[in-house]
Amino acid sequence: MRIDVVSIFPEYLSPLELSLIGKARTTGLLDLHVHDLRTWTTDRHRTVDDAPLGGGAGMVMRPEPWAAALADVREAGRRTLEEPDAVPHLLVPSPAGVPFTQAMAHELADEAWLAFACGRYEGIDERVLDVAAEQGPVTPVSLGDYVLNGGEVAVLAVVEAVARLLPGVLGNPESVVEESHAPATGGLLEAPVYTRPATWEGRSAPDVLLSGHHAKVAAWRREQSLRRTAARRPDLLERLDAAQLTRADRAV
Ligand SMILES: Nc1cc(-c2ccc3ccn(Cc4ccccc4)c3c2)n[nH]1
Repeated sequence: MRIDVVSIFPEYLSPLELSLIGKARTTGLLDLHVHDLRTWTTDRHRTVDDAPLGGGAGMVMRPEPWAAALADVREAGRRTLEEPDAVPHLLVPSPAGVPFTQAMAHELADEAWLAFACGRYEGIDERVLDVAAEQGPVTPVSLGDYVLNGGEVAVLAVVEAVARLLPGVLGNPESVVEESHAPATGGLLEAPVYTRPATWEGRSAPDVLLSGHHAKVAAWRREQSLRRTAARRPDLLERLDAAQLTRADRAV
């Protein structure tokens, strides 16, 4: 997978050089390129923002540098992918975006080329997204109902959530099966986890986990997932259709 990121703070994306994502880049599983938007400014002060038309607080990111940057990103990606007609799926973090979910992460992990436009200030001139949408898919994405100062943190989260699903990135592909929001758990929250020592600071891990009885362990984890989901995310339980909840589930 190729990923391009454009930002006025490219160093914000340095964490993507670390750990498993960093390893995926060095092994070639992930071809990630970070670009400084100011590269595409033409004035002495390398200006990327201007006052909002219609007034209002803050500044808006000017369309010209973004249009030039995205055009070059498209061109460079086509050369590298050796597909002259290829276009990236452009993802634009925004408080007004479509909620980013694990399901979307799985969809994006199946794509060959993603590009991220990291806004700052009050956002990017809307016409940039309109022009981009004439070239290929554009999706404004929100991480959640809270406000960040820019798109970089959201890109770190989305890139990690997507890249970890790529075959070969995680040592044990099994680990994405039983986690929260995974299809295999029916979208339930995952059960509590424990490791050695069995008793720590006078606190013992649940006996069933030491029983070696796999069916009982699985049943305990399912019950814990249901209890935790009911307590913390009742909205997820409502989504589960009757088929996914067994009689034992309903008894919890
Ligand atoms: N889930 C989520 C995403 C963002 C986000 C993403 C990109 C940008 C670019 C500028 N800002 C600041 C901003 C604050 C308020 C209104 C508009 C823009 C951003 C915020 N916040 N929360």
